[in-house]
Amino acid sequence: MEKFVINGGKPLQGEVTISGAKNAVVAILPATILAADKCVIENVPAISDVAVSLEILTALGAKVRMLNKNTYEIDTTHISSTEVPDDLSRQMRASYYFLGALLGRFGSGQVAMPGGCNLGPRPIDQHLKAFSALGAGDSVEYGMIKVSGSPLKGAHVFFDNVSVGATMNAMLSAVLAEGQTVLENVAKEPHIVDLANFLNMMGADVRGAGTDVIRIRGKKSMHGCTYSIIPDQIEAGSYMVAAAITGGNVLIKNVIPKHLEPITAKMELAGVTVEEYDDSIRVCRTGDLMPLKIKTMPHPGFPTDMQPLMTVLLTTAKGTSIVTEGIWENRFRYVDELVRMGANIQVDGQVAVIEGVPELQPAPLRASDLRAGAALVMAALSAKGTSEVSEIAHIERGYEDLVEKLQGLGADIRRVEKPATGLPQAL
Ligand SMILES: CC(=O)N[C@H]1[C@@H](OP(=O)(O)OP(=O)(O)OC[C@H]2O[C@@H](n3ccc(=O)[nH]c3=O)[C@H](O)[C@@H]2O)O[C@H](CO)[C@@H](O)[C@@H]1O
Ligand SMILES: C=C(OP(=O)(O)O)C(=O)O
Repeated sequence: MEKFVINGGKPLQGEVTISGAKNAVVAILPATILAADKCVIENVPAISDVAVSLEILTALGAKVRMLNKNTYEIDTTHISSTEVPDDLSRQMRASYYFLGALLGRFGSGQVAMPGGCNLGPRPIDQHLKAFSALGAGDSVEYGMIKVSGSPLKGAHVFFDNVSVGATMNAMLSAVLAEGQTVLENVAKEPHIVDLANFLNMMGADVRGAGTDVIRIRGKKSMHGCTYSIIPDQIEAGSYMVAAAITGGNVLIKNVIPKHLEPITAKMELAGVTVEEYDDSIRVCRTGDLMPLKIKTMPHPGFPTDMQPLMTVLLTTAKGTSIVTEGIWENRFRYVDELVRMGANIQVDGQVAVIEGVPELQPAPLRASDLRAGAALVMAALSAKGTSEVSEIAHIERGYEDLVEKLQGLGADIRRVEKPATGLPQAL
């Protein structure tokens, strides 16, 4: 059982380089299926969600070659199966993007039904609404969802609510459909635009990504290309919090400052200095942290994935902050861990009221999900003394080299394995 041991209380200083975006790559890897050709994908983050996605591609019959740590060649010419194995499918929510890509190319696809997870229920009715509009039927059998329909025909889809997953799955299934598809009330996250750019590089005709309406003209076929994944907005935001909470001064490199604006705006209101350059930002804090009101919303609103990290930052602000979770039902589970560190937080449904305390105390902590885990790491970095964060597999789903990157900023953090019998050992 691995965990992080963190000796906090030191201001972080130096430079950190941001990796490729998890929430883009988990859709772009399945999208390579549509090319029936070779794609080279660069700036792929070395995280466990990518490892699972590559295993799924291999299991379906694709040839995957690692060219270097962050570059893969994927040849999907000879895919022989449209059924994602249940055990792989269940390892990550994003396996549902294989449904759209397989449906788009082969007229049929099967993955494990996502069901509920540690953020609350994760419905896919809007994904199925788009598939159905294009002419595909769906059925659930023994925990697996199957969609099929061929040929798919372009359609007009008005989503009932803004969904990143449904927008991406609809794009994946529509690019090879006959005729025009219009998707309305779509999500506008940077990773939606990244997927559209990748699909267009493969020969698709997708317009309007990043606005409320996406128009797709179906193509008869697509082809391979070389594509580089955008930098991870949430990883960058996490290091912004790390710099701010420790009273540090950090240059965060390989970012798109525009993507960070919803986070930057709140940081500045909290009294943190953020300097923007072309592809990097500097974050530093010398004075007190000020309290904030935050509500998470679809892009360009404040991202839900930053909610646990911002809540941690506000635990030591001078006054009362209110954080409202607008996307997920169950994204405050980490609050109990923060309370064990001396934070003063009351949660009522989707709203957390945070009374700032002078400082957090070290404690043994347990990560309940990816961003909750990252947030606890940041909390531990700010607390003077030794904290431990366990269940770090959640964190490793989405952060490349977290320990090495934080060590590079002067943090005292180690990844250790706790043997069944006794004391922790360094890996
Ligand atoms: C809009 C938004 O902020 N989406 C976030 C969501 O994306 P993810 O793609 O996982 O989730 P969606 O964007 O699809 O879900 C947004 C909301 O729509 C609802 N829904 C979704 C699909 C569907 O078919 N029916 C339905 O009702 C969900 O219950 C949720 O309340 O979680 C990811 C992981 O935390 C974040 O990276 C995304 O930023
Ligand atoms: C919760 C997240 O990811 P996923 O939707 O893949 O679980 C996240 O990126 O914060």
